[in-house]
Amino acid sequence: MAPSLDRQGYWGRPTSTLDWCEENYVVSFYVAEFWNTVSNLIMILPPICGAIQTFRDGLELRYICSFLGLAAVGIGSWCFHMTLLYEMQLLDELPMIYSTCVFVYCLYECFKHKNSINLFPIVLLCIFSISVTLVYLQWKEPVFHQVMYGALVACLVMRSVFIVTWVYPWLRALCYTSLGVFMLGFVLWNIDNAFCDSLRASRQSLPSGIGVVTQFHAWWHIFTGLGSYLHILLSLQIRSTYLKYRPKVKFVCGVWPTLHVEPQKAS
Ligand SMILES: CCCCCCCC/C=C\CCCCCCCC(=O)N[C@@H](CO)[C@H](O)/C=C/CCCCCCCCCCCCC
Ligand SMILES: [Ca+2]
Ligand SMILES: [Zn+2]
Repeated sequence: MAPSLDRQGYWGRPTSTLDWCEENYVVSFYVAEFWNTVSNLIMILPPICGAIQTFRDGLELRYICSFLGLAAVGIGSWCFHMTLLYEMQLLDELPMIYSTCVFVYCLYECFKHKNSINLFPIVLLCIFSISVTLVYLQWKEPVFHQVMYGALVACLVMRSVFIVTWVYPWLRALCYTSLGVFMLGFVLWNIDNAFCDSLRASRQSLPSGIGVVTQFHAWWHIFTGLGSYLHILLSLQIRSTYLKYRPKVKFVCGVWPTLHVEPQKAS
């Protein structure tokens, strides 16, 4: 995975345990992996708007935290790919675990009454997050992080599929779109890792405008960012349907999905 003949740039020699396939410091002296950096915007801007909308609608704090958690992953990932510094890598990878724990809590507690807080899953998820953090700080093995993250995603997939199969079948399209988009990102992430040498060679021969399309780690950000955003919308829709808020999906500019409910009065 680690590329060999890379240029040096503003942030010095990479100290991260991972260095992705995109050639370092090619587009800018100040940004190590330019396309891997800017592709994080999809994980930053729409979730911030989602958090504002959720706040305005008076919906539960856990959904505002979900959107902000996704934005935090995007900001951490921006800092990591811009610098390739180990501390920034942690700022990318650890929030992936924390925000997915928030998603898990939302989805497993979606059929409880309004504003109820269940301490047992919160304590369990905190113990999980703290344990993963402590182990990963000691044992700097990226595969450990990937397996822990994958296990959390698997919990989300199983729970979503259960809900749309047995409780709200009309939400199947949203569930499988979110899952499909996320998995497409995962396929591209694997291609980027497995075929890095060929991708790099192909970029030498392709015009730069086309070569950028082969930056599959950047595509992974775009697809998992969109898949995760859709997953939060699904979770919000399940919750607000259960609470009888009559949620509606609206498309901003006819393309970008957002969820609206009648603003709820504080109670
Ligand atoms: C029903 C759909 C489920 C959607 C799940 C949503 C969970 C989203 C949570 C957080 C958003 C994270 C978005 C990805 C950010 C990526 C940032 C990044 O690139 N980080 C790397 C460093 O740059 C980091 O090292 C990458 C780690 C990749 C881990 C890959 C593990 C893949 C796990 C997929 C497992 C699928 C399991 C399916 C089982 C049925
Ligand atoms: Ca690189
Ligand atoms: Zn990344």
